[in-house]
Amino acid sequence: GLERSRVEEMIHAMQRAGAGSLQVISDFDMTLTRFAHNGRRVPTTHNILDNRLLISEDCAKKMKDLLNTYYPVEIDASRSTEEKLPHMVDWWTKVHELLIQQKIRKDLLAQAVKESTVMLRDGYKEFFDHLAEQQVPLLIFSAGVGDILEEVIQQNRVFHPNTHVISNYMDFDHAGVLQAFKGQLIHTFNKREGALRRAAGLTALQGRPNVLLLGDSLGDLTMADGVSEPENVLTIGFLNDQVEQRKESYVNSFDIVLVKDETMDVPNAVLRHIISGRDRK
Ligand SMILES: Nc1ccn([C@@H]2O[C@H](COP(=O)(O)O)[C@@H](O)[C@H]2O)c(=O)n1
Repeated sequence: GLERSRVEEMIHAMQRAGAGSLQVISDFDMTLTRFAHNGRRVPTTHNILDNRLLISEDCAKKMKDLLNTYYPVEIDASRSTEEKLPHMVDWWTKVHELLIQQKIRKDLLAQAVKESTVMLRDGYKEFFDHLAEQQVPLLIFSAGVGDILEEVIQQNRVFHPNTHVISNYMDFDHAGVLQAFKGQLIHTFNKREGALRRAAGLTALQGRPNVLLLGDSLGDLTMADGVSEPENVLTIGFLNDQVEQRKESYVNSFDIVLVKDETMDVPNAVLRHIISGRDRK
């Protein structure tokens, strides 16, 4: 018959190896969450903090100005990752400093998530539940805010025991007031360091050489760099923004590119294939 494509071959090999050899590594903002809904942007974990319960009008304005300055740099197809790096460090550092000045209270985070318009992609429940049922570890690797991310998946009732999170976590003082961010900063383009430093040490992920990787940024491709002796790493990229400018680089870098797709349909179909053991040829 016809020769299988590389992607088909990989899915087939992953299916033969089964759920016990698989791990899923995913970005969070705009990968597990939607990019837009009804023509409006869905907030990232950082933007969920833009709520008067947590931060002042003035701080919100400063964060917006920073977003308007640095987000275009993050997604600029004409600049290299090396060029973008220092700008990302500046962006995250400035925003975290602003947030710390606001004396954000831990006990108000859940309310801010409830009041936000954040939405996981359509089909999220099947994605999270299926992985949990099959005991396939899910590593969520996010440059967003870990405390908010956890609250989002908690409120959607999909925070299962197979889920591991590497992200920027808030450090609260004894009174529950934000005083710092924990550990080394994670931004869009230093996930490789985090993967080597943190993901490589997670015992739940060990002995699983097949990886399904989901991301929305070229920086997300390094999230699997901590996997020792990987066999098959199938990468799916969500291309949400600046589509024409970035299409070529995404197609050259990810195995599967989903353009303005707000659903988990393709990852779910791939997982059904790999995990179910159907289609044994
Ligand atoms: N102050 C900020 C900083 C970053 N962002 C966006 O969040 C995304 C990072 O999170 P991932 O889960 O995708 O790793 C990143 O792409 C930034 O655009 C923000 O909204 N505000």
